[in-house]
Amino acid sequence: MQAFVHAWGYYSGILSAFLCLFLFILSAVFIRRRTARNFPPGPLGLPVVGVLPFLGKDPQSTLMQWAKRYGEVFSVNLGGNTVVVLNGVEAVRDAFQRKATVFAGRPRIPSFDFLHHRGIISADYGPAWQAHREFLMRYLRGTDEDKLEEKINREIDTLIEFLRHKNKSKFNCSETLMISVANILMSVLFGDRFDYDNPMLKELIRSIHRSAELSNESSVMNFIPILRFLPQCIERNKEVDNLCNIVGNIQRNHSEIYCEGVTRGLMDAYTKESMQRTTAKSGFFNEKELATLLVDVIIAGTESIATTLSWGILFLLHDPKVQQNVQSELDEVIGKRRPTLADKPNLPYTNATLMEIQRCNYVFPLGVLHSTTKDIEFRGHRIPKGCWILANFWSVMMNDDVYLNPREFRPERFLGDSGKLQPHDAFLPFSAGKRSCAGELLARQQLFLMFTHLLQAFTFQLPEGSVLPKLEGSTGITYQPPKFDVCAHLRF
Ligand code: HEM
Repeated sequence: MQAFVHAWGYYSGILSAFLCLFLFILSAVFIRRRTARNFPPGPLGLPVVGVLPFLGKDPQSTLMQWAKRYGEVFSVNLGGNTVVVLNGVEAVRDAFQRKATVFAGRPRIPSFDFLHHRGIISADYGPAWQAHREFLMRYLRGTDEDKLEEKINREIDTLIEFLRHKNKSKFNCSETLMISVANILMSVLFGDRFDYDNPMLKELIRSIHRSAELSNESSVMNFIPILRFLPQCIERNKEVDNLCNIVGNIQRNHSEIYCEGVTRGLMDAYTKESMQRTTAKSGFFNEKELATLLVDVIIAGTESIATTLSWGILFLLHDPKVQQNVQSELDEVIGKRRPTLADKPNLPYTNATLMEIQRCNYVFPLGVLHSTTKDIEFRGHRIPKGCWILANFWSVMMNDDVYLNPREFRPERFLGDSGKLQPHDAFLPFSAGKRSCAGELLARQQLFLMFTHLLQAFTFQLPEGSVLPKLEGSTGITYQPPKFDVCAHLRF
């Protein structure tokens, strides 16, 4: 019996080795066939998993390394999918701006399934996506009576009061910013806000945060769908379901008190628009699409802004001189009155600091996957319709050919000799082209108003005895800073 077990172990070992070799040769042949058809070249990878095991904990940096060997446009095999990777600003702009329509597709990726490929983010290029995107952008541009700036300011006032009451005692930076940012979105969507200790708001934020945290570990299910049964994938899917249920409950409660003629927020404007639309067009505007649109805005808007501002505070803790410079500029130009969007052109150093915060440790290093809407000849390669496209934004923002010592936090790199703000071609925090961030206007306003109000009112310092957290993040939906506490010292 023992001899049989030994023999079985021996033969099964040989069999597995042959199987691996066979799959390896198969994937090599497959990749060679693609190359022969002028498909972008790339590293070979292993059978079944492709290059997934070699991406490391900073996939964006690994992809940048591979770009040096294979060129700015190369391909990788991620699980069963062949993905074309775009590196550097020229390749990204060429695809997303100059060939905008061809690169505007959104593939069906399992981690977006909870959005049912409706709304904006997960919807493929087409009339329904376009109608919703146009609606959101039009709504955010706002009207005179319903200015976005006023909604943002109302919530900032609450945040400032909250920090004033903290009276220099420490608070968790990202949690506090998340509550404020989520509340701004609540007032944009529903015209309503929630108290900081409202259990529903707290649960919503916990759920957004936890699903974002789990998204890195669970992203493997996008490439090997059978792995969606792994515990981290199941937990992540439960969290996003929980998030959708919470937003669904708010939507239901809100619709019960809908009053014709009054527009409390985006949801009422959507309901109004769907009633006014002609029958031919109104098919796109319905309850299910609205439910997804609301979740789209909450998941796209909360983590991104709160994470950017958390990185911002952490950079200022590392470099107090930059904090002083921003405060000096605010004191000189604004004094003690409220900062407004109209002050923006007069605050070059503050704007440069915000740009540098967005560039360094950029929050969406790998953006969101695109797909091609038709076959295309692109930069000497042939890319077929439906191919997955990944833009490595890290390689745009951290490119040492463009930015001197890119890891260094230096707002001055965005200022010209005369101290004027200098736009930069390789600065694409909101992506580019037809799929660029639909919330860019709100994001820019929110970042500017929150940053200027906070630095005008407070100086941020590390709590006594705390160790300064490193400027190293972890990749989830966003590139997140380590959790840290901070104290806000009232300035006047
Ligand atoms: C610092 C803040 C933000 C950053 C850096 C950011 C960045 C991005 C990026 C990189 C994309 C993917 C673009 C692509 O596929 O090429 C995106 C998409 C999107 N963002 Fe933002 N975003 C921010 C805030 C917001 C906010 C506040 C909202 C909500 C109003 C929002 C709504 C959206 C939507 C709806 C999309 C999908 C667009 C589409 O597929 O057509 N974002 N954003």
